[in-house]
Amino acid sequence: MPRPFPSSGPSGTAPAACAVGLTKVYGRGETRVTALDAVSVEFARGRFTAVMGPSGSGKSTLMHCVAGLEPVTSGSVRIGATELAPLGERELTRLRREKVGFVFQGFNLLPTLTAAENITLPSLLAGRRPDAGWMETVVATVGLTGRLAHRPAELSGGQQQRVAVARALVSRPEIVFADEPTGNLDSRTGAEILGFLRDCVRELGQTVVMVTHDPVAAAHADRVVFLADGRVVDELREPAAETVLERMPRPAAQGRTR
Ligand SMILES: Nc1ncnc2c1ncn2[C@@H]1O[C@H](COP(=O)(O)OP(=O)(O)OP(=O)(O)O)[C@@H](O)[C@H]1O
Repeated sequence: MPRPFPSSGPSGTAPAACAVGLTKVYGRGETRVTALDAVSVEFARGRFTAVMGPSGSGKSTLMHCVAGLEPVTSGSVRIGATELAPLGERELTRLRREKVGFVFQGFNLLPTLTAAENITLPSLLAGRRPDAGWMETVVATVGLTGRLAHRPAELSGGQQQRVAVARALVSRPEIVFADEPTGNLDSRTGAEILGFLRDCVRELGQTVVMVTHDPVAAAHADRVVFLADGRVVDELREPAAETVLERMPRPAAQGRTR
């Protein structure tokens, strides 16, 4: 049985996910890399958080560890009230299916399925039929009404990413992780997708954590967490793109193989 953490506040205010003293080391000896070095971070419920930092600073590793996709070396991670460390592979898979949504740079849609089928597939695999009313709300929020019978090849990149966003949201996950969701889109379409993600947070109360290199993308978030060298080094609330750019940690001169 997953062991619940004590709540960090009154009911409903516990973060959607958090890491405490999270360390992730890859390799050993000469090739040992400390990708995350005792990171403690909370992702507040119903908020849009961007994670930024130079290439190699640990952004993807943080996302993968908090989403339960990668085992951690030390420290703890929880999603909602569930601590991940004691969970076996099966329990982790179930937790991810039930509590986590993912949006990737490359959309990751199944080409032979329609938009509607792509959106509902993860829920059906988890043995649940998505609530029809909720599906309608999500589809309307991301502006896909009228496109549900199309296959990915019949949709633009932006529309495909909207399908991916709807797929991530339809199971009402505790948290949605978006890894460079606008990386493959032109800036106008990217801005649209970021607007939809923001609407999902504002209007549907969804929690979203987005990894990005782009200060303009990060400015759509409520908060930006900056990583450098595997550590959280700064954060900004209500960010503007110029401030994000100013505060961005500079790339380290050297790697941190140790
Ligand atoms: N599977 C792995 N095996 C070994 N080292 C890894 C692995 N994954 C990541 N690393 C190393 O961990 C460090 C952090 O990588 P990570 O991909 O988390 O950074 P990032 O901030 O997401 O980078 P980018 O912006 O370039 O995607 C880097 O030094 C990287 O080389």
